[in-house]
Amino acid sequence: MATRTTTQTVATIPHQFGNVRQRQVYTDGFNGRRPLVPASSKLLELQAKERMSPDAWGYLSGMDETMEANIAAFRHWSIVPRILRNVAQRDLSVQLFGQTLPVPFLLAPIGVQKIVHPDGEGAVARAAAKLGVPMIPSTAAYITLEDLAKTLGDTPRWFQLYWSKDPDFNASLLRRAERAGYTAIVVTLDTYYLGWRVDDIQNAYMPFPLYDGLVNYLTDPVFRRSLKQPPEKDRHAAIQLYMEIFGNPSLTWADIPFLRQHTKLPILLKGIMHPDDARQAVEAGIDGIIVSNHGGRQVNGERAAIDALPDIVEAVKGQVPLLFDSGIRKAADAFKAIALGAKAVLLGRPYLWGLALAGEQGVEEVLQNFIADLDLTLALSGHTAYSALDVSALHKEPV
Ligand SMILES: Cc1cc2nc3c(=O)[nH]c(=O)nc-3n(C[C@H](O)[C@H](O)[C@H](O)COP(=O)(O)O)c2cc1C
Ligand SMILES: CC(C)CC(=O)C(=O)O
Repeated sequence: MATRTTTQTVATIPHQFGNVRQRQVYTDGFNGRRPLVPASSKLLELQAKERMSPDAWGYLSGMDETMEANIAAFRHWSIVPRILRNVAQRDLSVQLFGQTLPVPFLLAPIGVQKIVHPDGEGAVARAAAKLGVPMIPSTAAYITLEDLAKTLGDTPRWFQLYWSKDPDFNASLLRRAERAGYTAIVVTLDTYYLGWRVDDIQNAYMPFPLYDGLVNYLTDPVFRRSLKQPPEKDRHAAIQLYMEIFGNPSLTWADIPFLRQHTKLPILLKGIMHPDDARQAVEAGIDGIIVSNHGGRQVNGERAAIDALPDIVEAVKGQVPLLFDSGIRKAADAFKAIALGAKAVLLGRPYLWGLALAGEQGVEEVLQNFIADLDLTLALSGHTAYSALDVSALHKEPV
């Protein structure tokens, strides 16, 4: 079997990637066909909305105010290009936890992906593997973390943990992730409960008790032992148990050592928005922080995530790597987050829109477009490496 490393696909040609992509579009019309998905994120979103069921679309939505703030706040910063700096060779890679990621982004954990396309996470993992783009599968996936690991092959993968009320089950998930070759654990801490999601309430829609969306739970030996009957015999009881243990609102900083006791992998906390929490995470020995407001899905009126980033950069003082998500729609957004101090960003809804429109190929095209845009944005701003960007590449606009 041919071996494919992440570098063969993307990182060996980063200095050409954008131009290769553009040439394909302008001259070959993508090898004789038009793009499957729009390159414009606005159009992509609109077309995906038309394709999805109203229930799925409602579920993908979040709190209007926070979602809008996430997008609008990128305008608080603008890129100031430099000239005559020899940008002919460029490097999109970043180093994180001793690993080289070929591109400065990962696929954000997004649960229940089959609600937008029957191939769900499988299609996303295949597209990610084809391009070597790192993926963070969610605990709430339709495909087991082990099967997704197989699909991802040698593509970097981190596992997102929903920290449940059952410590033995949490420990079991961490063990399984280590065994399946995940190289970091992302612990999401802004979702003890689902937020007040008015579209879901209006649609009377709740996707995640869907039985097969609980596969990481249903296949887990600890979870199964807690049931009187196997889930195959009593689905209802399995769903009930899942609902009971899913979120753990009693967690405090005193619980953090539990994670360390149960995994040797780097641990990142996702959902940090306050500099004091960031400081506390560093004190608690956490390895990384993901600044995120969950894509504006949890608290309406919440601060825009990109506005929170500089305060957290200041608080953390480079002691641990910061990552960022919530509102990344195009390369310029990623560029700004990285220039402000994030090592890398997480791409969220846009890849799901690609999935909704054209399955695996739709995701692949969204990712290719994003990479090409990243490369060109870097070059045309007068820089050669995302890893070397700093805030001097930006201008703060008066608000
Ligand atoms: C439909 C949907 C499901 C999500 N599921 C998860 C999840 O299972 N775990 C998690 O940590 N975050 C989850 N998120 C949040 C994403 O990881 C990420 O923080 C968010 O999508 C970023 O915002 P953006 O998509 O607007 O850029 C989900 C987001 C969406 C839109
Ligand atoms: C399965 C859900 C808990 C996924 C999630 O994080 C979300 O809907 O925001």
